[in-house]
Amino acid sequence: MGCMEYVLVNYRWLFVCFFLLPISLFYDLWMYFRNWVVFRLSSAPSKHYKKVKYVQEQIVEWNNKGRKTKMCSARPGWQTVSFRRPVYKQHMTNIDVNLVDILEIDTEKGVVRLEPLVSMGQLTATLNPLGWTIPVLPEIDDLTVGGLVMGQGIESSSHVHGLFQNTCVSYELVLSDGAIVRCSAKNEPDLFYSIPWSYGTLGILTAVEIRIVPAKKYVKLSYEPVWGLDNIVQKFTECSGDASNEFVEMILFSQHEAVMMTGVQTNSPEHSKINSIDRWYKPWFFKYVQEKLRNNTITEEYIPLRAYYHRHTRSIFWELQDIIPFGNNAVFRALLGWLIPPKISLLKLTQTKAIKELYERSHVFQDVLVPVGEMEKSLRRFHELVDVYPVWLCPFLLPDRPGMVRPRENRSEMFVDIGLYGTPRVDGFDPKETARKIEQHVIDSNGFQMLYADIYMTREEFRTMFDHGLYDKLRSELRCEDAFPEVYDKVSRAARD
Ligand SMILES: Cc1cc2nc3c(=O)[nH]c(=O)nc-3n(C[C@H](O)[C@H](O)[C@H](O)COP(=O)(O)OP(=O)(O)OC[C@H]3O[C@@H](n4cnc5c(N)ncnc54)[C@H](O)[C@@H]3O)c2cc1C
Ligand SMILES: NC(=O)C1=CN([C@@H]2O[C@H](COP(=O)(O)OP(=O)(O)OC[C@H]3O[C@@H](n4cnc5c(N)ncnc54)[C@H](OP(=O)(O)O)[C@@H]3O)[C@@H](O)[C@H]2O)C=CC1
Ligand SMILES: CC(C)=CCC[C@@H](C)[C@H]1CC[C@@]2(C)C3=C(CC[C@]12C)[C@@]1(C)CC[C@H](O)C(C)(C)[C@@H]1CC3
Repeated sequence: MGCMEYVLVNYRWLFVCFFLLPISLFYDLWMYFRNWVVFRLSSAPSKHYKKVKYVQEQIVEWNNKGRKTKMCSARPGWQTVSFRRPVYKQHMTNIDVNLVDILEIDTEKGVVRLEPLVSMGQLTATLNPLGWTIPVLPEIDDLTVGGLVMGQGIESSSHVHGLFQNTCVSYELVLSDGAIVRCSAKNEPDLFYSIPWSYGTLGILTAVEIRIVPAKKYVKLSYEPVWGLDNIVQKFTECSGDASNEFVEMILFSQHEAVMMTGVQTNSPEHSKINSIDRWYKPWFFKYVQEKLRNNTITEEYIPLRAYYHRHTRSIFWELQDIIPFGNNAVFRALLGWLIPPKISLLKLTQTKAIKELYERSHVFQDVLVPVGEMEKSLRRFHELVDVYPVWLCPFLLPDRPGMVRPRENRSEMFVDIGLYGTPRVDGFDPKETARKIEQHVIDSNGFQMLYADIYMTREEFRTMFDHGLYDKLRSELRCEDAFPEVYDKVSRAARD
């Protein structure tokens, strides 16, 4: 390993602090300026169809050229929120989709109309000050509407509202023949229900309508430390089933220690208990939560809504501690905390081969979705297989609707998302072998794997986990076979580098 390489791997923070953080700042300033201009000129809604027409033209041209290669979006792989890069893009026709704006907030119909590249950060910045929000708002700033619809999205309100896609009302797409279609549960239900988890393999998404609900200024959040795996599972199940909790989230700090968080929105905080956790000098959220284990008491406080939504953005869940080891140090926060976090996309763009291999060898990123009844067994199994903590636990309701992901028993069912991010502490960790074992466990538990993570399943196993019935029917009806790859060919390990 060369000298430079050694520094980059072992002292990644040097590069991140002195180079990536300032660049991230300029990027945000540019976006801020751009949005200000767009908003001033109110050009977004009027330009929408011009931009959609450009998407159509590219697809028509692809048809005219004889439908030779398959299509995917031209969004570069380094911009996506996942560890790997999509190599499939190199040998496909890349369709430019420059749709980045919020189109319309219709308070009468109760929907917001968005272009697919609108990010979650942009959305909360726009909607919350107006007194509105969307029911499920995944917490990392840079997640996009398109990625969350075509993939999957979850938040601590999902135990009531389901996954991100369950809050969508309609989708506008350009199909493989260049036609625009708008589908909803009433109009074109088959297509509507097949879009989630389809990863852009039925058409190019150009707009989404999402339900909006009134937002209040604060989240009254209660933290309850829980000890012992039995108690942890019982508490979690109880809180998830209680619809009076608007937000439910648990962080497991070891196999026997957890903090349960439940919250409701409110406009009348107790002023002495307001905590703006998003301020640059405040500790990272998961560290702050961990402190709650010191006392056996329930504590409550009021967190501004937008700060609550993006609570895991600043420390990228618990991943930033591996990149900037002293990032949560009070002095560092006071001096440079306002520049945190570096943009995930820029980290990805600039990561060297050695860093990537290091993460490949010594890291696990998995979100496993299993029925709540399988939670205890799963936590034990993952402790055996990876022994990674903290573990993120978030309940969600899986409604009984058609599509790739649905409950086995034909009735709505409560699931839990078990998020494993970090360095396994077990001996002989083998990334592939372990992932295979996790996948087998998920299949045996009637669960699902989030597809941003590494997928080592075979095509047959993948088809066992995800119901392809409706999807296959639509792919043949909409002439997708020669137009877009199958989901498996976009998410399997072979398709990603
Ligand atoms: C009535 C109304 C109408 C508006 N209409 C529009 C509109 O038509 N189009 C529009 O874009 N905004 C619109 N705005 C949004 C306004 O400009 C937001 O405040 C802005 O989008 C949020 O950016 P920010 O930099 O203030 O927030 P920050 O908190 O600084 O940024 C949040 C995060 O979002 C990211 N981000 C911001 N903009 C983008 C982008 N375009 N693409 C990718 N990531 C981004 C930032 O990088 C950052 O990570 C509207 C606002 C109002 C009140
Ligand atoms: N809290 C949460 O729920 C979290 C979720 N995630 C994961 O991150 C992913 C989202 O990341 P993000 O970077 O936003 O998205 P990505 O760029 O990763 O997109 C995900 C998929 O959606 C497809 N897609 C996106 N936009 C369109 C469009 N306009 N038309 C057709 N297909 C489209 C992409 O197709 P193509 O390959 O053609 O570009 C790609 O296959 C989700 O899949 C989610 O699972 C990650 C962290 C947290
Ligand atoms: C359902 C939920 C809550 C999912 C959260 C998943 C996140 C914790 C994952 C998604 C993308 C992810 C794997 C990523 C990374 C950390 C964990 C992330 C953020 C990092 C930043 C780790 C450092 C790496 O060098 C690199 C920059 C490539 C990745 C990028 C993606």
